[in-house]
Amino acid sequence: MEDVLESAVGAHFSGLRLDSRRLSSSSLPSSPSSAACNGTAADASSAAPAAAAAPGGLASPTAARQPFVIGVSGGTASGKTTVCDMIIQQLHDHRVVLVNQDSFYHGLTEEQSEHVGEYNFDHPDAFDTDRLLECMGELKSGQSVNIPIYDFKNHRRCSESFRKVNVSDVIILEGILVFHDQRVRDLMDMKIFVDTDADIRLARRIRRDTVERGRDVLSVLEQYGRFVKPAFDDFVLPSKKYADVIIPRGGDNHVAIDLIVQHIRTKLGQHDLCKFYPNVYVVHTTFQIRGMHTLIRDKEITTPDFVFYSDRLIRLVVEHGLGNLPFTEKQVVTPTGSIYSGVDFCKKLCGVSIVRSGESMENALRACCKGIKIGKILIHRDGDNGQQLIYHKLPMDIAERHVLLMDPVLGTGNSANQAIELLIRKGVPEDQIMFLTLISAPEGIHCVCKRFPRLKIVTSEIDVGLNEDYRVVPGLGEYGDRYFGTD
Ligand SMILES: Nc1ncnc2c1ncn2[C@@H]1O[C@H](COP(=O)(O)OP(=O)(O)O)[C@@H](O)[C@H]1O
Ligand SMILES: Nc1ccn([C@@H]2O[C@H](COP(=O)(O)O)[C@@H](O)[C@H]2O)c(=O)n1
Ligand SMILES: [Mg+2]
Repeated sequence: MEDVLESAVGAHFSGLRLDSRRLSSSSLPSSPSSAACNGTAADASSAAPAAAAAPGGLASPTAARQPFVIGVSGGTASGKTTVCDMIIQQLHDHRVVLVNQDSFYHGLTEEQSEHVGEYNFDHPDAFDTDRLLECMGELKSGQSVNIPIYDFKNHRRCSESFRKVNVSDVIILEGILVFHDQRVRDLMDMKIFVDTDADIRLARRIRRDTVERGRDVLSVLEQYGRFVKPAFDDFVLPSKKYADVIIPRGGDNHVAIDLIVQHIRTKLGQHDLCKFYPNVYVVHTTFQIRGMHTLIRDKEITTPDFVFYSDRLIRLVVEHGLGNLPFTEKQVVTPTGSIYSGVDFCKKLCGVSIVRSGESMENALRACCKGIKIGKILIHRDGDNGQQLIYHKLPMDIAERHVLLMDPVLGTGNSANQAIELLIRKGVPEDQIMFLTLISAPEGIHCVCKRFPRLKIVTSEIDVGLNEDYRVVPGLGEYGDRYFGTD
């Protein structure tokens, strides 16, 4: 158990990643929600955002969001590799792999090796760009790839060993000519050019090539004047115009690297649905959170462990929800006699759980909000379209409160909509209702948000979609049965 958690939290640097495939937080399926969501069928399908649907329109549990591809170019020894390593270090909450264009150098033939001083390693033809495109295509489509290993000392690819690169959230493709070929540029979501003074680059290149690449100073200078500098002027510099971001001074430019990392984080944290529904909040993911999801989704997990890790995740969802409630400003005097300018919690608050699985979220809410009132709503599910509200017990003054409505799984959205309708009938304003859930199907979010656009949804993960039986996939099965041990 701990191994799984451990493996999910470790840092994932180039070539050191674990072989796990991300199945959640994925692209949107065009949904069966039109059939599943009472009363909103036509609207639901017409407003579905651009979607990656499995054949037949049903969600495929293997459909995953495409990785974010960053291209990093710049002259030799400009600091490309250094900048990439810094970005990877700072993106420690995400799986990142580095692919070097150098890996795709054509190996020299015997004859070419004999006249290595004549060979232009800085010309676009020196690279096997078709192979690079093939590997990047496979990685982007979710397959792991074997990338060649290039030896700068004998100018050949290692024939036996490869570097296995697994599916990732972010792929960084780095090299002097990664912006040269349009097909390669078209793979990139973001292009960075590392711009470092030519004298500094030459000085660094002499040091690096003599220390790491088995060259002598004279050969480095000869190669630089004959091939490296002309190719920089002819191919590398002209490709700078394709860059979205230019980093002067490379790895010394911490401000630029921070900004780039912030941008990547924003892009990664944004599920496509959040762009359509600004009131949907997905808890910022970390490897801890993914590790816990990995555990509770595992069908082999024991009930106590399921409860333990579900509780941890629920607590995060509840805290996130509370963080989105209105607050008032408040000042207090600290024991040092100083003023602390802070905020006061929203006091008019209550929870409502959708029985039975929603009850699993009550403890977390009680632990966060001392003495909070919690109401209950029971909806009888008779097939997916014949739902009946059969019981409710709510605080008398619920209309004056902000309501945290709790159900760990948002599937079709039918139960949620019934419960929300009841709350609105009881006088709760729509914008004072927040739906807290652990995992959501895009169809459910769509169904609820279309009908109640001012309500907020807080979820820990958005899954791929619903299957033919209207169950969330990958999902976690019958939550209530697993949590209360009745499965
Ligand atoms: N900001 C820096 N200050 C000092 N040395 C640096 C800096 N950035 C890179 N280097 C060194 O310069 C050499 C080339 O850097 P590297 O990142 O490998 O460049 P590139 O990948 O663009 O060829 C390496 O030996 C590296 O350690
Ligand atoms: N066998 C080789 C292959 C390449 N080079 C030089 O490497 C440079 C690219 O790598 P950077 O890390 O500096 O971007 C390129 O300028 C080639 O001249 C080589 O010397 N020998
Ligand atoms: Mg490099």
